Amino acid sequence: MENILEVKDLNISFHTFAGEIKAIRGVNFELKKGETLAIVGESGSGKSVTTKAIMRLLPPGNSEIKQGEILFEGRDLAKLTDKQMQKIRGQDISMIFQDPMTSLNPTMTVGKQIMEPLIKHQNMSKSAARERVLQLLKLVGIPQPELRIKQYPHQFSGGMRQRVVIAIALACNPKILIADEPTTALDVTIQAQILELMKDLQKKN
Ligand SMILES: Nc1ncnc2c1ncn2[C@@H]1O[C@H](COP(=O)(O)OP(=O)(O)OP(=O)(O)O)[C@@H](O)[C@H]1O
Repeated sequence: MENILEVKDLNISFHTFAGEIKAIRGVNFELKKGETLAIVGESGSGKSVTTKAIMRLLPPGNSEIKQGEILFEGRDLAKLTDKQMQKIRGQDISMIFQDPMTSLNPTMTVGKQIMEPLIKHQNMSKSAARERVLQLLKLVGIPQPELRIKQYPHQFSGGMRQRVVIAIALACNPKILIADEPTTALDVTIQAQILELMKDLQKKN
């Protein structure tokens, strides 16, 4: 199977008042199409920094990729311009973070938030995007999508909110979905449901 992502000898530093922090030193891994890859390590070992580097979401002011390559379908993401990267983010590679409360915009309806990437990246009309949103809400197991689409994040439970975050991440059919501890903010039974959902979605998509 072909590699969709290859990280080669990645080295990342942060420049702080206390000097240079070498957060990542010589990270190597590859991901094949259809594969699930788990990155495991103790707190502070650099898991989040690695995944943020792939998405180019590290703080621009004080972080630096010192060495290495992040090859997505053979292209080095570390070398793309911000504009080129914006096209890849959300469309080819998307990411889910720990806390669904801070990932969602509290002032916007859930429907509008899932619609946004569809209108922005895929030039969908409003009505086509609405259809796709209903489909996505069903896919991630949210009942009564016609009602839910008009509601705000605070009207959802924690687990339901993370399902919405997953729906947004999947909206444009990304080739890679990065999840950085997607269940940490949820209680144990809901954690199991979300992991089960992700396994199921991976098989289907
Ligand atoms: N913006 C930053 N400025 C300076 N140092 C940073 C910054 N972000 C992360 N670091 C440092 O980089 C190292 C790796 O952090 P990272 O968040 O990737 O760890 P992690 O493996 O994801 O840990 P956890 O499991 O606790 O989330 C840590 O030493 C951290 O202090």
